[in-house]
Order: sequence, then structure tokens, then C-alpha cells
Amino acid sequence: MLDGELVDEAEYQRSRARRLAEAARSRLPAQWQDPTTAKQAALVMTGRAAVMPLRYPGAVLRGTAVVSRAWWQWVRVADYYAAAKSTDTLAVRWQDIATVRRRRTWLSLGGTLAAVTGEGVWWLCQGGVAVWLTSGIVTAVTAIAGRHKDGAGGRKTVMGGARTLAFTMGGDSLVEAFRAAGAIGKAEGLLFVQRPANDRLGWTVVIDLPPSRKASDVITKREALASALAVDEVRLILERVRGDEGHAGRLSLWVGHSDPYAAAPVVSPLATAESWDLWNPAPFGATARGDKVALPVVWTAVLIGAIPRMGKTFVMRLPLTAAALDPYVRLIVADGKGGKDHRPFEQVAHRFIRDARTDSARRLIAVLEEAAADVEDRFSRLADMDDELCPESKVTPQITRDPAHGMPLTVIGIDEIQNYLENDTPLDPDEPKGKKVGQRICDLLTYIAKTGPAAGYSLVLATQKPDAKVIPDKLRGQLGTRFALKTMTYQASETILGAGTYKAGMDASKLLQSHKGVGLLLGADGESALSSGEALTVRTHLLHIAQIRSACERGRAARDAAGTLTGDAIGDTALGVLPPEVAALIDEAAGGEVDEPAAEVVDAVLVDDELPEVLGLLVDVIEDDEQGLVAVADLAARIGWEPKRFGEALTMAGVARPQARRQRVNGSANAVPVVTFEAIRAAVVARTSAA
Ligand SMILES: Nc1ncnc2c1ncn2[C@@H]1O[C@H](COP(=O)(O)OP(=O)(O)OP(=O)(O)O)[C@@H](O)[C@H]1O
Repeated sequence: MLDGELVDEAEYQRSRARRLAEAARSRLPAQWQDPTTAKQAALVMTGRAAVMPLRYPGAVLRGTAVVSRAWWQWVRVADYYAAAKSTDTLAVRWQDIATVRRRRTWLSLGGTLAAVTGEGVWWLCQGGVAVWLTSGIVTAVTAIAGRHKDGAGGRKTVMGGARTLAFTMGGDSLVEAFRAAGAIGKAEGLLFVQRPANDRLGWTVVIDLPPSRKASDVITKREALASALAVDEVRLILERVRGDEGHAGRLSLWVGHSDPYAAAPVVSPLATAESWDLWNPAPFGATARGDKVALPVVWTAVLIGAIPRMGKTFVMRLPLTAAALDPYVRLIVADGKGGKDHRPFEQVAHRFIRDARTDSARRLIAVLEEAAADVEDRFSRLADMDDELCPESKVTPQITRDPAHGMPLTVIGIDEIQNYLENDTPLDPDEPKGKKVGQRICDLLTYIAKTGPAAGYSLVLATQKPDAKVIPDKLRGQLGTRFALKTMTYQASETILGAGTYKAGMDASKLLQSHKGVGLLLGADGESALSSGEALTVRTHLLHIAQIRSACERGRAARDAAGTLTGDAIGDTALGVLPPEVAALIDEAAGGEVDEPAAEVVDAVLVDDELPEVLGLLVDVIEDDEQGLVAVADLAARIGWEPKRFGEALTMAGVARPQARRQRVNGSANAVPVVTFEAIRAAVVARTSAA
């Protein structure tokens, strides 16, 4: 996609001239680049020129003292003398030192005599002009030697008022700021790789630090440097310059003219996008410098954390909307907040859970078990595929987009995940001390986050409580992409972004409360193009619920056309059961003992004293000779039930569903949810024989 603007020849020439002028201006010292600061600099220079006659004699006196001291040290060979003394070799070197001293004394006398003679001859030939000229040159040299140097102790500020950026970006002030921030030593300087350049948004400068100083160390001193440059740290961006153009000591420094995150938010392009291919990272936001940032969703799992009301829900809906716009993506959404924020996704979601009440949390368990079973099933099917179609035991765009394979990219988005994970209702009501609902959800998510990405499963989790008690390390460690909006403390920022991030200069607690939707984005797993060493500060796009709703409508229409609308979105709420071997794998991934009774749990669902109502009714309406597939909706109609309720009841009754849950039957135009007569009979037999 190309971003461009059509301009006529005259406008093109004008913009070219503007660019040339900008380039020429960027070569000037920083304070001369900006008209306001140039005026200020000119005023300062005029002021200095005006007081020069008054300050000149003082400078000459100081200069005379400086020059005399330097001359005396030279004649006395002071450096050589001091070196010999410090190494206790003065006695040995004394003869040499005395010789040099004598020679320099004679040289000085000879030089002075020659100068005085020369001056006398010139005076005789030219008269007073020679004296004036000589004294002018001599006093000018001594005045320069005696001038106050920038950074010398006791020097007063010359800005007269608030420091302007153009002045602080000037070479000397920049060096002073780096020294004051402790980023370089008192005697060290900086090297400009790119002189300070000013554009619409701010100042940019690229510098080389003194040898052996590391750019990454300077980045950790961002706050001190911001203070030294007299700007709020949100306006200061420090980045290493990597690759062929950069090295470990090269630093790019950007200072915004104003708080870059306070500007009006940018509306997400997803608001108007017809569709989106989720294999491409989802449009996410922009950096302070206006560079676009996209969020990779495939091959990774995303954790979003912040204090309340900072924009977590808005942020997590960005990748979910991108997923909704891709007809080949299966979406599973659970809204732990329980409001309307995620309702638009109901139109497209394969599974949708509206709140975090215990019955909903139990359904989430069933949904995640279904997903875990699907992950395992996908791996075994991927292993059987030919090398050309599946070269790496991972899903490919081709595999995920072909409904025949039944392996669409699947995004599981859970908002306010702590409301599920903190549910301490016993999983099994008969075992009050046994595993809790929240723990089971955590185990399942850990398993999916760990093994799911290669099978096309991605997680997007948001929470206002990212601490280790709520999201244990075993789960957090699997979430490779982290986005931290404002947090209260640096510790909270570190829990989201990962250990060591605060020390490396990444701290979401430094974001302002007014910075809604602004956060630090870090790729911790190396799977995406996001850096794991330096977080990007991103101002995320804004996407309102009405725009999400219409995006979901487009997504639903596209799914309808592609025949990929499944699950809850079409009333097929029946969930698959978890094979015992997958249950064991989940326990293994969760780090707990492998629960032996996994198989029994499944059995416990099947074995009941009496035939479930749905099976009892079905027995009466199914003919003996009926075989093979039947549409779930057809069977529901036969017994006069709601398809959604009917689907759930089938699952509860232990009716196994075919691998391809949606198929065309009886010449239907689209694939519809199906079940087999054999599976229903098997469930009836299991129930009656158990009873
Ligand atoms: N990218 C953005 N730019 C500007 N404002 C935003 C952005 N994202 C969110 N906001 C604003 O922030 C407010 C809070 O957003 P949101 O409801 O997503 O917060 P939250 O962190 O999920 O809150 P809670 O913890 O209460 O659920 C919203 O009113 C919204 O207008």
C-alpha cells in the first residue's frame, strides 16, 4: 500500500525548494535554525558585543595571567618535572631537566629580544600604527585566552529566561547536558553524526559517545538527561542506532516540540478497512515521531496491562477487530468485565463468553478444552501433511485459509482475565479442596500459549492485575508480546514487560495519566519484528465501539461468503470433549502432576443415572435406518428445541462431534453444524448401559 498525494508541477517545485531550504537550515548551529531562537541568539550576540568594551580589560588581564603561567610552566619543563617526581626518578633526570630549562630560558630571552627589536624597527618605519596593531593583536590573543569557557565553574546562564530547545540542542549545551546527567565524563565530549535538525514534530540529532561509553547505558539515564535538557521525559526519545549504520556507542536523540502523546488520537484504519489479512501485523498506532507501529498476532501471545481507565479494552480490541475482519480467522472472545465493550464480536465469534460469572467461567473451561484438543489434533494432522504444503510442522497461510483443512488462525481474546483466574470455586463441587476453576483456566491458557502458536492459535489477554499471584510466571512467561499502558509503580510495569526492563530504562509508570491509549510495546519472545531490548512507546489508534460493530458486520458478511461462520455466531454452541491424552498434556504443561482421573472426568459426564432429556426425546424421533450426518438444526427442529440450547445439551449428554464440525448436508448451500446418528446412538447406549 502506498501513501501519496497528487501535486502539480508548481507545487512540486515549491516543495522541493522548501526541502532544500530545510536541508540548508539543518546545517546551521541549532539555535540559528529556528526564527525565534535565531532572534534570541542575535540578541544575545548583540548584548555581548555591547558589553565587550567593559569586559575586554578583565579578559586581557586574565589572559595575561593564563599566558604567563603557561609560559612559566613551559620554561620550567613542569610536566616532565612532575612526571619524574611522581616516579621517583628526579635525581636521574635532573641533569636533562636543567639542560632543557636553560635552553628554554635562552629561547625565551632571544624571542623577546627579537620581538622587541622587530617592533622597534617597525615603529621607526611606520610610526604609531605598528604599536596599535601589535597591541591590538596581543590583547586580542590574551583576551581569548582569558575568556570564560562554556561549562567553566561559576559561569552564569546566558539565555536570559527559559531555556529553549534550540539552545539546549546546540553542541555545547548538549555536551553540558550529557555531562550533567552523568552520561559522559566531565572531560569527555560528543561527536555529531547528524547535526541537530528541526522538523514539524521535534529535534533530531545523532551522536557518537566517547569511546567505550555505551548507548544502552545512556538510555537508562533518560530522566536525568531530560532534566538536563529541561524537557519532560515523555518528550525525549533515546534510541540506539543499530545495524551497518550504527554501533554500540551511537545514539539517536529526539526531543518533541510538545508532548507528542497529548495530540488528538488517530482513528484506526480498521474503522474503514473492508477486510484484513491477519497474517499481516494489525495496525496498532504510531510512535511519537509518527512512525507507524503494527502488532503481530500470529506466532505470539499478547499481554496487555495497565491501571484501570487507561485504554486496555480499547487496545485489545484493535487486534481482535483485525481478526474479525479476516474471514479466515476464528475468534474466541471472553469478556471478564461483563459489559458491552466486546459485544460486537458476538456476530463473528466462534465462541463468545459474556461475563465472568462462575457458569461462564466453566463454559470458558469447556471452550479452552475444545481449543486445546483442537491444537493437538492440528499437530497430528500437520505431521501427516505433505512437505510442500506443510514444510515446518507449523500452519501456513495456505493451510489456514483453506476451510478443507479446518485449521483457521484462531485468536483467543480475554479481557480482565484476572476475573477468571481468581475464581476459586472448586472445579469439582464434590471436592471442595481440589483444583479451582481459575487454576484450571490458567492451566489451559498456559498449554495453549505454549503449544498453540505453531498450530495457529494466538492469545490476547488484558488485565489490570498483572502480578504473579494472578498471572503465574508459567503463563506470563509464554506471553511473548507485552504492552504496558500506564501503571502505578515501576514494579507493576516490570511485571507486564518482564524482569530487567526497568533497569534497561523501560518504565510504564512514567507515562502520564492523561496519556490514554499510550503504552510501551515489547516483543519478548523474538518471534516478531518487535525489539526485545528496547520498548517502543506507542500511541495506539482509537477505535470506537460503533466502528468495531460495523467492522464485525463486514467480517460476518465476508465469513458468510467464505462459508467460515462457525460456532456461537450461528447458534452452534455445542462444545467438543477433551480427550484424556490431551488432558494429561495440559497438566504436564501446567507443571502439576498428571491428574490420573482425567479420563474419569469425561466418563463422569457420560455416566448418569438416567437418560438426559435431549437423548430421550431424540430416541423417539430418530428412525432405525437413519445413518451418517445430519444437520444439528434439523434434529433440533424435530424435537422443537432452540438450536443453541440443543447443541449445548448434546455436548452435556456426551455426544461426540465429527472432526469437521460444519459440513454441507442434504445439498445445503453452506456448511452447517452437523452431528452423526451413530454418535447419538453411541451416547444413548453408553448412558443406558452405565445406568
Ligand atoms: N488510543 C486511545 N486514544 C485516546 N483515548 C483512548 C484511547 N484508548 C482508550 N482511550 C480512552 O480511555 C478511556 C478508557 O478506556 P478503556 O475502557 O479501554 O480502559 P480500560 O483500561 O479497559 O478501563 P477498565 O480498567 O475500567 O476496564 C476510554 O474512555 C477511551 O476514550
